[in-house]
Amino acid sequence: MQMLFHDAARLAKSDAPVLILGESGTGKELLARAIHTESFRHNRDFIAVNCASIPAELMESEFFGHLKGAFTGAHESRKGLFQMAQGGSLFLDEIGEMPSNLQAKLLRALQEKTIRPVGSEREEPIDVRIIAATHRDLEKEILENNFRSDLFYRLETFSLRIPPLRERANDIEHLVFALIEKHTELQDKALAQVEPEALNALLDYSYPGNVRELENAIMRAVTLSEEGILRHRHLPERLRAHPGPLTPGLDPVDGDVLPDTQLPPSSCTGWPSLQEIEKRYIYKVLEATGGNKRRTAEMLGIARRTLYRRLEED
Ligand SMILES: Nc1ncnc2c1ncn2[C@@H]1O[C@H](COP(=O)(O)OP(=O)(O)OP(=O)(O)O)[C@@H](O)[C@H]1O
Repeated sequence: MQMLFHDAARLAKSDAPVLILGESGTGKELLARAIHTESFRHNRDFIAVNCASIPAELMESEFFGHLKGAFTGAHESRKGLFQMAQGGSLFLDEIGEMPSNLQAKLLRALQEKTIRPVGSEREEPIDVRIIAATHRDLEKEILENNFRSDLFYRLETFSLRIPPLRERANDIEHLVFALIEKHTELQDKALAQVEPEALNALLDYSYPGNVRELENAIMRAVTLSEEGILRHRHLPERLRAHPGPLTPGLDPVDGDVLPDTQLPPSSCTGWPSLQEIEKRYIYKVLEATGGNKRRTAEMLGIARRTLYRRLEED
């Protein structure tokens, strides 16, 4: 992700078209907005459009505008998205859904920097940066004749791929805390603690819906939270089915370190190992700090990296 941000920051300063690839909910639109904000066009408009949401027969006029009387029902001349984004950036989400004839017109607009509104004889100059995105494998779409290779090669020179959340497990924790902060602020709630089981369930889940799914889960949990505590039961059911690295019976709330019949015996004596006791203690402190790992590490007198390692050990 750091490499991705590094490349994105450099691309933002150029004016080349950008193609953002990634599964749904990975943050493609967020990245597109960030590229626009970092570009010299930041004072002009960022217009976002989902190509999948425009009926094929209306697309040309939506993109390039039309003149009065260009077709039945065109009672007035109308600007298209390109004219609206003039001087700024046009974000074409789900570009893989664009019909082939429009792909050809888009390529032409990119190359010639002109467009022709429907019903017009005249080319109009445009100054718009295109940022396109798709969750589709465009190379596969080319083989199936659904996507034009010439447009693909024009766009993919500067492409950025956002990995799915399940491939960047380390990001989940940062996102969890950032999104909790965002939604407690939005909902004007004070949250003092995150139950360790809740945190573990949040960290353990695979998020097929990526950051969008994580954000929705957190928004819901913050809404349901009471007395400043975000509990495991506030999470959606599919996340609760993933209890995380805490095994049932290894109860971090229980400070008792004597043998626990519920605990799977770690050795033939039935006594928990020192490692297990240490882990219980870590979870207790983690709970006391409301899941804050920086403070937990400080309280335990260990480096944050050591804490992460201990938590990963199972
Ligand atoms: N790194 C991040 N930090 C905080 N929030 C994020 C991050 N990435 C994505 N999000 C949030 O996740 C949600 C989905 O992001 P976004 O709409 O950018 O995804 P997308 O890849 O464009 O999705 P789709 O392909 O379905 O249009 C948004 O609410 C966004 O704010």
